[in-house]
Amino acid sequence: MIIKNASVLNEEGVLERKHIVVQDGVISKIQDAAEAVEEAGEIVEAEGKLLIPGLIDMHVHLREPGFEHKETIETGARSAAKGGFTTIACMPNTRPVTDSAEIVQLVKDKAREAGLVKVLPYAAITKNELGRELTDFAALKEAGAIGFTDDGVGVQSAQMMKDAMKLAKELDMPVIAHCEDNSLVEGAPVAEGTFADKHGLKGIPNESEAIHVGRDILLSEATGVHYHVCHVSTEQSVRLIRQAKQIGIKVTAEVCPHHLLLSEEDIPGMDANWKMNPPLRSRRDVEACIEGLLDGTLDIIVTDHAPHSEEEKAKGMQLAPFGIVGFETAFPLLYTAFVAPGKWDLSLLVQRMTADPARVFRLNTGSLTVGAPADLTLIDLNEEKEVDPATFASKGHNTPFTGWKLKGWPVKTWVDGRAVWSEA
Ligand SMILES: NC(=O)N[C@@H](CC(=O)O)C(=O)O
Ligand SMILES: [Zn+2]
Ligand SMILES: [Zn+2]
Repeated sequence: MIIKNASVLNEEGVLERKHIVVQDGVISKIQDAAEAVEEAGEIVEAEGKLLIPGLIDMHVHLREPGFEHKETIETGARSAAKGGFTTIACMPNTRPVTDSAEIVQLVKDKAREAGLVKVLPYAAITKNELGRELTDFAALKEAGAIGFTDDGVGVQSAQMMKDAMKLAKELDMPVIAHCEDNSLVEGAPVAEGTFADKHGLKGIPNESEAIHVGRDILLSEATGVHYHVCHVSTEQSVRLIRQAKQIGIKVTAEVCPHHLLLSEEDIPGMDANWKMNPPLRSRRDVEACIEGLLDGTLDIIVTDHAPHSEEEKAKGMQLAPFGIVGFETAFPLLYTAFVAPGKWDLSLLVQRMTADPARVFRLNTGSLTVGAPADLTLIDLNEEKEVDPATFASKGHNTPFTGWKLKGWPVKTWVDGRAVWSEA
């Protein structure tokens, strides 16, 4: 296959016109558009479109096994492909929880059957994510888990977390943490702030997140493990991670599009499509997350794609489950909000969604170079479209971004040189 006349970012972050030749699932040649190409095999005309490495999302919920009414591995993988993602890492808070080699294998089998994007499974830190007993890390690694996390809940016991980190370190595996101290949250549906006050709701304080970040940084220092912080949403967490990095502690971190774009003041009313964990925080927290992403304190962007059914989300702000979908809006949202108006370089956005996750998790993808797997995404930077959940490939329609007018929509996605999604 030859992708002709694509706009490709060079090492200086400048766009150049290139022909990309793909052979046996690998990028075999990158030619200057001025050079003549051998017109053999399939030709894809990409004139005027941006070609980037396939996006990588290291924090997603595919819901299978157990919650197939919310999403399946197949529908989730298709939603990812439509959003321009070629590699995704799925969280273990399924039913049963991914706390055994058998479930890790099941996830891998279902992903292979779906035959869409690359799906990397995480395994739980504790059995059933109950925080009581560690899982069998060696067996889970052997089965193909890429890291350990109890995402969905925080590991409440510091001793449990320390034991987990020691074991993970021995196995050269990362620990990925959902940071939340339950004693500081107790049933609050939104962050502390103007929205909670106005509606008489209990608020989630920033410390409930940052206290775990601080604790775990100290435990990472003590054990030497690679510690990765999930969905950072507070100014305090960013500060702690920045300081830890400065003194050489092996900590990395991720941030979600919604925490870069929305604050609690933006919540329009008692609509659970605005309810997620961590919650939307203050404008100050949003600014701190943006700054953290720009200076590299926050290494990568993830969606935390968390589909729920319409019935579940209709239960209202207090009772509905936390979570919003993310695959199909992530790139256009960030492109439109930050790159199009000139606030961020295009190369920064692309790097935080491709090369950086590949670096942090040591993945063999995420770069547009000869010899790399042909995991590729073609993007139309010009056409403006409204976010319409009815068009989502995901079973989940729970998004706060309905009606937003965006540019930067993926139009075609390849995994190992195979087209896995193509706009009509
Ligand atoms: N982020 C969310 O709001 N929800 C996630 C759990 C999680 O990521 O903590 C879910 O599984 O629904
Ligand atoms: Zn989480
Ligand atoms: Zn999550």
